[in-house]
Amino acid sequence: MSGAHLDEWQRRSFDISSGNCTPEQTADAYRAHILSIQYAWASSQLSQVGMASLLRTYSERYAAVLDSDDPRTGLNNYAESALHLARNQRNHSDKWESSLTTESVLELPCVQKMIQAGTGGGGSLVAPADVNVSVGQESSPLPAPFTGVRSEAALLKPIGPPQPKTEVNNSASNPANISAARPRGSEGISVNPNSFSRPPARPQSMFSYPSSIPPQGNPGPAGGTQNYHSSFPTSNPSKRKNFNNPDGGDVGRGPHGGQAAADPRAGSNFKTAREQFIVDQQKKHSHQPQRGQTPGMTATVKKSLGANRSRGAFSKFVSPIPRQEEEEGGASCNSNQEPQILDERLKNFEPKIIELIMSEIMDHGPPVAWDDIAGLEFAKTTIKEIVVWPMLRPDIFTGLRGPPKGILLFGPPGTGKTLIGKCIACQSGATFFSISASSLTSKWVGEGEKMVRALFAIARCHQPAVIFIDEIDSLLSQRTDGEHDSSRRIKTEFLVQLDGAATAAEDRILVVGATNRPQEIDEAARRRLAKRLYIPLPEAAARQQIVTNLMTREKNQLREQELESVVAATEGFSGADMTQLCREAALGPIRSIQLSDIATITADQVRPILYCDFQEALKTVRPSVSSKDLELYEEWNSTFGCGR
Ligand SMILES: Nc1ncnc2c1ncn2[C@@H]1O[C@H](COP(=O)(O)OP(=O)(O)OP(=O)(O)O)[C@@H](O)[C@H]1O
Ligand SMILES: [Mg+2]
Repeated sequence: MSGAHLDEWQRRSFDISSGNCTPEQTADAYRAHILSIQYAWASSQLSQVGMASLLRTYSERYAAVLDSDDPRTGLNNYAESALHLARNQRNHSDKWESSLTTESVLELPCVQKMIQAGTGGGGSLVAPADVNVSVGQESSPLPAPFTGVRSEAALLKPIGPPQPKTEVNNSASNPANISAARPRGSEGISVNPNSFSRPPARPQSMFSYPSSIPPQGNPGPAGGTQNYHSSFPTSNPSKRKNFNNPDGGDVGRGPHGGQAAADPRAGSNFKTAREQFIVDQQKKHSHQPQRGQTPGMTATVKKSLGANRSRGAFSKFVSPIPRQEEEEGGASCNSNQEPQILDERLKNFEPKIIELIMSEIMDHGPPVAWDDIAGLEFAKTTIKEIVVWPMLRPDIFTGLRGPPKGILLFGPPGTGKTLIGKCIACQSGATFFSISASSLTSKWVGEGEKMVRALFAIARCHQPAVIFIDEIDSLLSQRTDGEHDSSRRIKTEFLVQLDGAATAAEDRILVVGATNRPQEIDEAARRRLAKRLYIPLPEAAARQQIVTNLMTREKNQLREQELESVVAATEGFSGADMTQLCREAALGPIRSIQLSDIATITADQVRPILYCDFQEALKTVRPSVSSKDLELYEEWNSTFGCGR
């Protein structure tokens, strides 16, 4: 090696062997050694063998310093140590010092006023001094009732001549010690690093004690002398600004930083890679269970499915499937949130099943009012009596007046049974489950019964609830010998649940079934659907109302007599047939337009709907219910129906 290199080498070797080096200096020296070896080899001052041997030796020693867990001899985390140095760098805000001194504070008019009030006002503000607070070499008795702003003033107010005593009476036995006199939240401008993570909710004016007066005495955990701040209005707001710096700045740091000095990172948001890694891992694990946490629903995070939504016809549809960005973006906030606990009663059900049922809660679609249903006055009144009023006044509808737990709407197709279901959903104010038979049946053996059980359990959690099962005959048809075992079990489970709902008086669950094949319903189910309402074909007045309702939305020139003629000509038509007739008639004006004009004609130029369009439509639209079928419904109604 060259002479200069050798000198350096010797100096470093001497430093290392002297034992006075810090681990950082030792590591630096070994690293410099390694570089010297490489340099000497590169400039052919060292043989290959010599270089290899030396490199091995010093690399091992260097690694030993880096990897050692012993803080006296090793670094363990070199980056940590290096950053520690960086963090200790003072910035320009460190240079700031408050112009306030004990003397200048005492000269402030507001402080003077308080002193006068305290000493001359018959002791209204100043209680017998029973606490001595040392500030530097000064010792001040702390008036007991001084809290908040006043306590801060008292901290600084020398009453009586300064004594040489440097003692903080901070014992727990003294009820009027500093921690008791000061609200906890106001203490520690530098103690709690979290207090720097966000700016204080209320701007506080604080000042640091001049460095010329070092804090002394017992730095007790509940305050003591290490924290110097005041709510005094200071004369220099720009100086205060630095103090309120959420990043910590110089608050409480420096040579007299008390506890802050013990934790040099207090007030810094910087994290080492290792700390960041741990935080990332925690975040990752904290939101992983959202999907995987299946066993027991008690700790499962409630997703924003139907149950969370505000119900009502106008509420915005929320997809039951959590969106990608919600999962990703919301993860960090979710991880901080307390997971909502689902109902204890649902803990035995699989989340998948609960999710499926929740997604069937109906709270969207066009709103339907009772007036939109033409005719059917008896059915409407009965339903209002059973569904709406008991929901409004559960206290009156008790005992024998308690509403039935099951309704069956039966009648020819297209008479408005499903429409009534939708109307109940909109008007009842209850949680409305619109369940199709297909969603309750599953190809997996045993799943169907679970679904039925879960449906009723969820409804019980969301009372008052209406479970509407359209085409209920497909679910509760007569049990026959030849039928599949699983469908039989579903039926049985349904009957059991229906029975449970019927017998539990306090449960406010109503099952509404609709069918156009009432004769196929199992007799046990029929019994449980106690109120069986016939939804007949619309009468003349109802048919007229349907046509009028539909025509008001269209341009038409239908006179009163013409309308009556249409009504008279539609005897035996169902509500759905009437709607179909109006649709056909509405196409009449379009059909009268020349093909060549259809591309250019404006909406205003289309002629209104006329009686002749209805006449034409009547040629093609026929009633969908035969009189023979009608007889069957009438007969079933007279046997099992609850109508008059
Ligand atoms: N009473 C009524 N008042 C107004 N519109 C009606 C009425 N009945 C039927 N309609 C019209 O007929 C359409 C079909 O009615 P809905 O689906 O309620 O019949 P349904 O009784 O459920 O038939 P299905 O037994 O075949 O299921 C409705 O969308 C509505 O436009
Ligand atoms: Mg229907």
